[in-house]
Amino acid sequence: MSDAGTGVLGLFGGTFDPLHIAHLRLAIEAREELGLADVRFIPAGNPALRDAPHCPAVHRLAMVERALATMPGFSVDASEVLSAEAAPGPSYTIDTLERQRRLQGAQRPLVLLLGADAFARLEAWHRWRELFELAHIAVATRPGHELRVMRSGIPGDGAGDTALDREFAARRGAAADLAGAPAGRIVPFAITALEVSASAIRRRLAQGLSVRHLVPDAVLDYIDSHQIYRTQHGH
Ligand SMILES: Nc1ncnc2c1ncn2[C@@H]1O[C@H](COP(=O)(O)OP(=O)(O)OP(=O)(O)O)[C@@H](O)[C@H]1O
Ligand SMILES: O=C(O)c1ccc[n+]([C@@H]2O[C@H](COP(=O)([O-])O)[C@@H](O)[C@H]2O)c1
Repeated sequence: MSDAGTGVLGLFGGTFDPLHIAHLRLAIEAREELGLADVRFIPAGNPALRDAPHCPAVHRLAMVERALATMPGFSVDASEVLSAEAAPGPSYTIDTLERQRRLQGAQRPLVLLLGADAFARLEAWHRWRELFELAHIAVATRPGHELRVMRSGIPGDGAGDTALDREFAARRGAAADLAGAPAGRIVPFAITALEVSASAIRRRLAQGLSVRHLVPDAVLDYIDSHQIYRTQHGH
């Protein structure tokens, strides 16, 4: 419990291969919109449900650390990277939330931050229904990934009736609800639309194209000095 702080804590997991500006905007706008005391970035060690990352976890973690070094109110949690080094196997968010719940105590509100694309795949996650017992989930808009559940409840709007749709309908809340309970709400929120993805950034780097201003300067410096992602030459 020594790590326990006060206020609503945001937990933002990702592959961050590499960290880019839309990740930062999501975290900044979540903190403002949702009234979060702190947002903790949690780079995945061995992300589940996707191909192995291009870059080793140690680099992905280092890039997040460098980008956040000058940003008060944002921090990095290396626990998924360290667990993956200690034991092979996927990094499951349920394990991370259980760990955070132990560290933060039973009452502190925790909010898992996701983009709309990640939320849409939630039913495939390990022990997904138990996530709601450990944290709230806040879902940010993302261009090209319509948040179908945002329309849910309007008859004939084409929204489906999946188990996730039903969870959303039952748990839907607003930012103001987050501080009132430790876990259990699903809160959609709109962020500045940025059509930026790590995969497009990796493609540009591999082609020798510039990614300046798509990633924070500290990440660009790290990429250049460690010669990562650039399978061809150029800046
Ligand atoms: N442009 C964006 N707008 C909103 N959310 C985003 C955006 N990019 C990433 N996210 C969210 O950030 C989290 C971590 O994403 P991730 O590290 O996989 O980046 P990515 O750009 O989606 O990567 P890739 O292209 O390799 O799949 C996810 O919840 C994802 O939905
Ligand atoms: O726990 C799971 O089964 C699970 C399955 C897929 C993704 N996640 C988490 O979702 C977050 C975003 O994943 P990604 O692939 O969009 O970077 C990241 O923290 C992953 O560890 C978690």
